[in-house]
Amino acid sequence: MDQPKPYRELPTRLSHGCFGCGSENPHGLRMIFHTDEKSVFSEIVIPDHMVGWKNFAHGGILSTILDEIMGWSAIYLTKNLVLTKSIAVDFLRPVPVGTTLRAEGRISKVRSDREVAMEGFLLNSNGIVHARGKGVFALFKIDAAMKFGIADEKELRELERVFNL
Ligand SMILES: CCCCCCCCCC(=O)SCCNC(=O)CCNC(=O)[C@H](O)C(C)(C)COP(=O)(O)OP(=O)(O)OC[C@H]1O[C@@H](n2cnc3c(N)ncnc32)[C@H](O)[C@@H]1OP(=O)(O)O
Repeated sequence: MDQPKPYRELPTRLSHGCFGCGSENPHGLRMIFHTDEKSVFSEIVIPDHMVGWKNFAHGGILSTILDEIMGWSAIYLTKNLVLTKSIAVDFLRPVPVGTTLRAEGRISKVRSDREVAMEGFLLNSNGIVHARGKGVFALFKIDAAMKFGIADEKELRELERVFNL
């Protein structure tokens, strides 16, 4: 009999155009997320048209992936909506387009009920870290998210499925 997986997919396939995770953006990364409850991770192959120099992925794309994985990690692990306040990225090794990568995010420090520091990693299939990010994310409860216009009612209902897992 198959062993149960030690992780599960987050229901984040929301019907929107987010460049990182939107299922309806044909030009985006269409990231899908899994969690083991301590971190959130995503397997991703950067498409050829996101190339920078030679066959190496553009650094802006790597930054976007790290922002996205840290953002969804913050959402799921703190059960809040988020906006990115700042990110910093270390590009440690070039990342060839077309190869399978793993993005991973986790909490570094919950600073208050309105702010969390996150860290993110981009690893190759041998577990070597190619890029590393640190980010600070503003945390919003549902009513504050409505007030700031971060999500409308339909989106909030969809996001509640993420929180209520
Ligand atoms: C939804 C799915 C997303 C998943 C993917 C995630 C990865 C991708 C994420 C992104 O790309 S996000 C886009 C890039 N980031 C941004 O656009 C954020 C831009 N920055 C801001 O909007 C502001 O800097 C920010 C809201 C974070 C902080 O604003 P302020 O510096 O003006 O806050 P301030 O402390 O001065 O407070 C102003 C008011 O907001 C309130 N406020 C601020 N932060 C709050 C908070 N966290 N919760 C509730 N209220 C808050 C605060 O109480 C106060 O209320 P009052 O005017 O009534 O006094």
